[in-house]
This record gives sequence, structure tokens and C-alpha cells, in this order.
Amino acid sequence: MSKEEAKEMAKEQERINHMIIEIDHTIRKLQNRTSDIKSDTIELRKTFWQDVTVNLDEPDDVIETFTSIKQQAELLSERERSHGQLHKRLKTLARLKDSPYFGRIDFKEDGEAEEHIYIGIASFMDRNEEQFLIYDWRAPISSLYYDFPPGSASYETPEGTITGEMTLKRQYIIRNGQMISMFDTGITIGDEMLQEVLGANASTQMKSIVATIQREQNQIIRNEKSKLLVVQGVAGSGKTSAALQRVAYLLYRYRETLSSENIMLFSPNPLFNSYVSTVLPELGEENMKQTTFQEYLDSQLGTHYRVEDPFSQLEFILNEEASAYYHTRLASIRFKGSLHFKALIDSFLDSIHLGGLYFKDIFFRGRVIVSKMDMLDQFYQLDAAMSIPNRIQMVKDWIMKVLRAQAKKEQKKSWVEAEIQFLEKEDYLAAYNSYKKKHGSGEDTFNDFEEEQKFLIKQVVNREMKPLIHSVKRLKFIDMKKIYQQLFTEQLEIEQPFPPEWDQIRQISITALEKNILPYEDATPFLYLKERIEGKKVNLSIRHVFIDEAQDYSPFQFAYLKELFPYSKMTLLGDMNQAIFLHSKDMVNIFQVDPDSEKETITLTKSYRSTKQIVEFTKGLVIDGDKIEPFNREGRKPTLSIVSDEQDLQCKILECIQTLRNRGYQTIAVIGKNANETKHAFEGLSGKVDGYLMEKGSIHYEKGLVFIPAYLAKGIEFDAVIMYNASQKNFGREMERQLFYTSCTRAMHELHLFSIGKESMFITRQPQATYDVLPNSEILELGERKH
Ligand SMILES: Nc1ncnc2c1ncn2[C@@H]1O[C@H](COP(=O)(O)OP(=O)(O)OP(=O)(O)O)[C@@H](O)[C@H]1O
Repeated sequence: MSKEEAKEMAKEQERINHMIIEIDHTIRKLQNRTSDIKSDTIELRKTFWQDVTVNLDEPDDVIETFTSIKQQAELLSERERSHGQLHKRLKTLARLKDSPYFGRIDFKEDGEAEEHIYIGIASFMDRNEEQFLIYDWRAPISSLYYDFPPGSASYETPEGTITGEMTLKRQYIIRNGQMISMFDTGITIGDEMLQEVLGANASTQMKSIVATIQREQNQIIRNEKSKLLVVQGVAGSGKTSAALQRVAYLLYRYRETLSSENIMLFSPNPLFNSYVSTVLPELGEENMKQTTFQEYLDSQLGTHYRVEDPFSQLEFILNEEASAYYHTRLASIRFKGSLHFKALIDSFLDSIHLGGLYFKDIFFRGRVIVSKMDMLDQFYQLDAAMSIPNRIQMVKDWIMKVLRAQAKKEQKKSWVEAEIQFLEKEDYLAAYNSYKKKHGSGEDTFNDFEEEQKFLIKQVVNREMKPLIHSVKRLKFIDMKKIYQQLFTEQLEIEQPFPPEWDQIRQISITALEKNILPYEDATPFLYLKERIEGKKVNLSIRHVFIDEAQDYSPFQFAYLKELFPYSKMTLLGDMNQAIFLHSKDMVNIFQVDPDSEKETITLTKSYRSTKQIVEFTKGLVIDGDKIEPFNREGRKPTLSIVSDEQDLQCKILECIQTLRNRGYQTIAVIGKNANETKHAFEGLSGKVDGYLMEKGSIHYEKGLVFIPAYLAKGIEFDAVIMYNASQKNFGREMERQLFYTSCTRAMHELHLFSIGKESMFITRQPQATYDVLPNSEILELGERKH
């Protein structure tokens, strides 16, 4: 370090020290305020009723009492809110104290004096609240840091564009209030800082990237115009990271009107949910709502049908080639995920005025009390110009009327009396309590026998009918299975291009439905049809929807989600090279869904996760891989070890794990092609090495050695990846390319491929220079190899 640099660093450390004094001062001030508010709140809770005037004598008094309670409750909740906000601010200040900022720009706005802008995870002002000592990374001026090198620069504000000259751009790594390093940078965000961040060990929780956001990522994060933002980015290009910082940005930018409750992220699996859950809290924001599409389907359909999950569907695609209906099912998956199938359902719905609706008889005590034929009559009597859901509601009202009349009739029947005789003591007590509630608490017993009898009769009949009424209210009298089945049983007069395998598809669809199984490919079409009949569900509270791994959704699923969130902006993030599910051949399909919306596409081609050597290898695994650009971080070349049998394989893998551990890697994944192979690998090695198995229900993972099937590793990353068996036998079909690529791109620092016998064609087609083939004896020497 030159003398000049040392002097500058000392000056910066001095500023940090000053900053810490200021932050401490604010922390103390806020802590005092917090304890005042806390005691205020406790006092308010204690004296809540003392300060309220309760008088219910006259209507005016009631209104006054109500107003007084309301005022008191508002006061209390205002205190609780302030307490919550102060608590949140104190947490942010503690983070700022540790690392007040990560960047600085010196900017001279045209016609103004030069300013030093320090950028951190939150803003911080001086004691007089006049000047920003730290700017929030999401403030308009902070975008200069991400978007420009020193020189002419500009940024957007709500009032317009500000232009000027940036004379300095500096990055810091500060920990525990101490400067660790500092770089002045010419390009957008300097390499040194990224090298430091990316060179570290993988974590089991995703980290925020605010200090090193790249210019093209910043475009995603700050995009405000597009109703539909499509991000197509290569593996490890920061799609998920950009999405999460975008959530934080939106929460800041629209803080008056938008809260985390209004944002929803669809993730590929529950494991991913927990992987990303720490990013927003780290940035001082609350997590958005998170779900998986499967979770949503289950919540809507799960109680009545066995809804297959996407992983079982994938396991079928990967493992069941020998099955007699393998190719039919593949065709079925493709067709049912397409917009043609959606159009087919729409045409079917259009023809429903001519017939095609089915209802179920309603039974009471073994007898039909409302027949399906009567319901059909009711439905088809109604004006066909009315929507189907409206007509269904009217049929429901009619059924309820019939049930009420039936209840009256039932009261006179002998079974009721018999039931009363056998009423348990508790039932009798419950009936009595209910009577008391109705007739006031003054009475100690029923007034006379007749009244008691009348009341009990009513109670018994109502109790018997309750489940029936409940299911009618939930429209369970519609025979959805039969209605959906018609798409396959009837010769539909519909102008839709059917796939050549249509007849066989019809067969397997009927068989599954008869067993009450909803294959994954049927779940969304079934739900769509159900909602078009029962009434559409729309979610109005969600304003932004993020769909990660969007390439794995079918066009039908996209269309469904668009309709579910009609007022929501959408951000889709995906990578066609990682499309592991069959039905999603092209993310471009989303354009068919919404051709007129204000759509914008951003492409990310630089991969940050893996070393240059790993990216050079993995880019050769995919068709258009030459567009993938590695970030310049050096590491070891991937290795390939060809072994003779499973025993040999496990031996070599054990050695490899040991070597990787000696090198200090903390998250090591043995990736299997599917659940079976992964379990097998785990069982074979578990007595000899500590590790744990991840299955589709797993919701989090810890540091150490994990055995994980490829499709569950989606979206997450490890220090080192061991591909359990990358043989031609295992990865010899074109359709397995994406799965193979996805697995290999999970590695940050090292990638080791093992193969029993001949290696996969995806490897043999690679330039030989991109990986090392280890002779049989060389595994032990892995540790010594340097590149
Ligand atoms: N600007 C950045 N600064 C620092 N780290 C970054 C940056 N962009 C990406 N990364 C890191 O690169 C890795 C990959 O990022 P991320 O998981 O967001 O990529 P992705 O495109 O969603 O990947 P994939 O599609 O392969 O799952 C993460 O470790 C992330 O922290």
C-alpha cells in the first residue's frame, strides 16, 4: 500500500469511527424512546377499561361507549406499531454499526458543489436530521453507484433526470466497524470485491448482494414500468438474487402503499423457500409471501383428490421408459400443459348450455332428498345468458331452500325422538346451553316439557343436517370429476388440434380419474375448469408476483396464474437450459399468454456462481452455451473418474469427499439423478461418512455433506458437487441434458464427475481441455493437483 493510500484509508477509518459514535447516539436515543413506549403500552393495556366510559343505557350512550373503546384501541395499536417500528430500526442500526456502508461515490451535479455519497443498507442522518450521512442503496442517487463508472453520469428522480460528473467510485469491506479493505474502481463494480464475495464458502442461506449488484441486475431490481418483466438468465447469473433485491427495492420505493403482504414469490420447492428466507430480513425488510405452485394446488384440491406432485411426475419421466404408456403420458403432459388444452376447456364451457353439467344426489339418512336430475332441471331452466357460476349459485340457493323444508319434515319423524332418548349427557347440556343463549340467561331449566322437546328436536335435526348444509355451501353437489372426465369420454365437437396420441391420452386420463388420482398435468386444467364453473378465484391483495424457475411452468399454468392475480405485476425468472420438466419447452410461451401487456425482457449472460473452469465446462453442456460468460474467478478444472462398478465408485467418492473436506469446503453435495439413486448412494456411504439425505419433503439443509436428487438442488448451490453417476447409461437421452446441466451448475468451487463405465455423451462431446480425466489410481492425488 502506498503512503498516499494508507493516509486515505486512515481518513476513511476516522469517518467510520465518527459514524459509529453517531449511530450509537441514535441507538441510545431510540432505546430510551422504546422503553418509554413499552411502559406506556403496558400501562395502556392495564388501564384500558378504566379509561373507557361504558354506559349502555340509551342508544346515544352505546354510541359514545363504542367511540370511546375505539379511540382507546387505536391509541394502543398506534403505540404497538411505533414500538414495532422502533425495534426494526434498532436492528437496522445495529447492522449499520457493524458495517455502515459499502460504497461511496463523489458526484458533482451540474451547477452544484461536489458531494460525497456513502451508500449502505439503510439511510442514516445527522443529529439535526439535515444531512444524509449514509444513503440507502435504494435511494435514487444510489443508482449511480451501480450504473456508471467515473465520468459523466445521471440518475432518475421522480422530478426528472439529474446529470453531472462522478469523480470517484470506491468500495469498502467493513466488519465490526473496522475497514478490512477498500478499492477504487473504474468499471461498474470492481472485480476485487466480487472476487472476495464469490470466493467465500457457500452458505446454506442465500446472501444479499447489495454491495456488488451489477448494472444489468440493477435494471431488473429498479424496473418500475413493466407489467410483465421476463428475466432469462444463465445458471448462476443472479436471477434469484436480483428478484429478492427487487422485492426490497419495491418495498422501499412504494413504502407508503406497498407491504410485504402484497408480494408473492412462487418458488420451485420448499427447500428453496427456506434457502432464500434470510435475504430480506438481512436487508431490514420483512419477507414476502412465499409458496410453491404445488402448495397452492394442494390447498385448492388436496382434500378430495390425490394430487400428484411435480417431482413424482418427473421421476416417471426419468425412470419409467419401460412402462407401456410412457410415450402416451409424455404426450399427455405436453398437451395438457398447452394453451390448446385450455382453449378446448373454454370451448367445452361454451357448449355447457346444451348439456354437460353433472350433479351428485344429496342423501340424508340413506335416502336421496335432492336428486341430481332435479338439480339439472333447475340449472337448465335458468336463463342461459347468465354466467355458469351465477346459475350455480341460484341452484345452491334452491337446494338450501329444499333442505330447510326437509328439515321441518324430518322434525316429525320417529328417528328424531329415538335420537333424543339416546342423547348423551354432554349433548343435552350443549342443547340446554344453546337454549339459554337464545332465551336469555335468567332461566335455570327449560320452562316446560313441551318446549324442551321442541327445542331438542330442532337441535337434533340441525345437528344431523349440518354437514350436508356445509357441503352444499361449498358446492360439493357438483360432480366435477364427471364433468372433467367428459373431456376424455365424449367425442368433443371442438376445433382444436388434438395430438396424434389423443385416443390413448383419453384412456389413461379416464383410468387415473377413476382412481381419484389427479396427475400433476391434470391438476391445473381441472382446477381451471372447476373455477370456471363454481366461480373464479382472484387474489386482489397481491400486487407483485415473482415466479422463480419460470421455465418449469407450462403455458397453461402461466395463464392460470395471470388470471388468479389480475391486478398484479409479474416478474418471471428462468433459464431455458434448466427446463427439467417436459411441458415447458419454451419460456417464450408466456408471450402467447399475454401478448398485449407491457412486457420487457432482460437477458443475463454472465455466470457468477461457479469458477471460470467450471463455467467453461458447463457451458459446453448446453446447445447455445457459447453465449455464457464466466466471471473471472480461478479454480480447479472439473474432473471425471471412470470406475468399474458400484463398489469402486463408492470407494472413490469417499476419498473425494475426504479431499474436499481437507480443503476446507463446508457444503458438499452428492447429486443423484433421481430419488432412488440418491437414496442408494446415501445408504451405501452413510456408514462410512457423516451426511444426510434430502428428499422432496425436506425444508432446509445444513452445512456438511448432503445427498440430494438433481431436481431438488434447483436454485441452490454448494461449495463442491460430486455427480454420483454421470454415465452414458444414466444420462444418455437428450431430454436429460437440462437435468445434467442444472446439477453441474450447482457447484461454486469444485465439480467432480464419476461414471460407472462409459461417461455420458454430454461429457464426451465437451472439449477435452475443459476437464481432467483422472486415471483410476489418481483420486488420492486430487488434493495435490493445482491449476
Ligand atoms: N452481483 C452479485 N454480487 C455478488 N454475488 C452475486 C451477484 N450476482 C450473483 N451472485 C452470486 O451468484 C450466485 C448465484 O446467484 P443466484 O442463485 O441468484 O443465480 P440464479 O441465476 O438464480 O441461479 P440458478 O438459475 O442457477 O439457480 C449466488 O451465490 C449469488 O450470491
